Amino acid sequence: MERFFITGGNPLQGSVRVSGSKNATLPILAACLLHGAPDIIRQAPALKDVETMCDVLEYLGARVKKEGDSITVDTTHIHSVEVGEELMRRMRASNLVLGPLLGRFHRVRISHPGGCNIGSRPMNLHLKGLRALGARIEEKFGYINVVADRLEGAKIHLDVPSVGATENIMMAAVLARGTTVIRNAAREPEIVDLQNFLNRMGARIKGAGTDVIRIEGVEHLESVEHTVIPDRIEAGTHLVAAAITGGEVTVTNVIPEHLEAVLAKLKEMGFQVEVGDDWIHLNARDMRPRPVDIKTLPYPGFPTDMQPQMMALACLAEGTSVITETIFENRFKHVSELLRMGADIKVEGQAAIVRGVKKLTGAPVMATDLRAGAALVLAAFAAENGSVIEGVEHIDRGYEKIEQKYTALGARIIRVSD
Ligand SMILES: CC(=O)N[C@H]1[C@@H](OP(=O)(O)OP(=O)(O)OC[C@H]2O[C@@H](n3ccc(=O)[nH]c3=O)[C@H](O)[C@@H]2O)O[C@H](CO)[C@@H](O)[C@@H]1O
Ligand SMILES: C=C(OP(=O)(O)O)C(=O)O
Repeated sequence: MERFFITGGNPLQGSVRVSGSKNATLPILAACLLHGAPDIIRQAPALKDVETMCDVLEYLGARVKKEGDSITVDTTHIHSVEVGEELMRRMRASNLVLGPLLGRFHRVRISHPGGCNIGSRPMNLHLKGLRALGARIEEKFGYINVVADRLEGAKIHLDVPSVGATENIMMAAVLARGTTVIRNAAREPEIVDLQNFLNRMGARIKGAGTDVIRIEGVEHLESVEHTVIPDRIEAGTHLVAAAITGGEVTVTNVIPEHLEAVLAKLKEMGFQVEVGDDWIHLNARDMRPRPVDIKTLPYPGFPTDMQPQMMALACLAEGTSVITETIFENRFKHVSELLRMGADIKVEGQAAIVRGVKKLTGAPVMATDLRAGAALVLAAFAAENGSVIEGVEHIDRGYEKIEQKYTALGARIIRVSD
């Protein structure tokens, strides 16, 4: 078991480079299954989740080779279309093999991913979309079996703009006959990156980034090389790290447009934010943040994946903030841990009422999920005294070289293994 020992109190300063996006890399790796040929994915982050997706691909028969931050995936010899419970439990996003395996082999069987620490996370919209394309689906003994004699383009309306459902349907529709139209599609930048990857392969997709995506089926896909977009959530987390410690940090390798909702809130809190073509600078010296109200929403709204980090920051604001979580019903698990560090937070249904305190104090705390863990790391950087954070394996799912990056900015963080 691993823990972080963090001694707070240092304002972070300097420059930090953001890695490739986890949530763009995962569907793109899965999309390699659509054809039997090698693809090269560049700027892939070295993360636990990316390793897990590579394990899934290898389990199915793909050959995966990592060199630096490039991953070559050769899907010529796929010998299984089934992903079992162990790989599914390790990472929910393993469900992204549904669309591509169905598209290429017309059948796929996965263990039901079930819920996770942040919510129940059903699969109904993924399955509704695949059914509309002509698949027959049976859910039995904890498995989802999907088969199709052939896939035909269809018009699909998503009840809510699910990222994963949009991606699975896009991938399944690429090789279907005719045209598929997804309405109320998710608009996240990672979906645009997936569209760009698939189109480079020879797919014919338009509209990603809007709520209507149109996919014209094709018969053949080519090998490609693709560089994934930078991770907007990692970038946002570093900006909050600067903000919460009263520091001054430049975050590089970012697409600032992807962070508009986050930057708007940081500016509302009074931080000086300067934006360049591919960098963002935040100055938090000699100030106490103003409180802020935040409501998580699908993109371009405020991202749920930044909610815990912003809550940690709001704990130190001069006044009361209201943070409303509308995407996942159980994404307030960091609250009890922040309370242990001296925060003043009350949860009422979907809302957390955060009364700002002057200081946080270090404590032993538990990361229950990825972004809850990130929030605790940030709170520990700002706190007086030392903190011990358990559950580091959750944090490793989404932050590459986290202790190296923060040590370089002046944080005192060490990883200790039992
Ligand atoms: C690997 C990846 O990209 N993960 C991201 C993706 O997760 P993921 O793709 O799982 O999230 P979704 O966009 O699907 O979930 C959004 C909402 O839709 C609901 N829903 C989803 C599918 C479905 O079939 N039925 C249904 O009701 C979910 O319960 C949730 O309330 O988007 C989330 C929302 O931005 C992010 O927090 C995750 O980091
Ligand atoms: C919720 C997240 O990821 P996943 O969908 O993989 O659980 C996240 O990245 O914050």
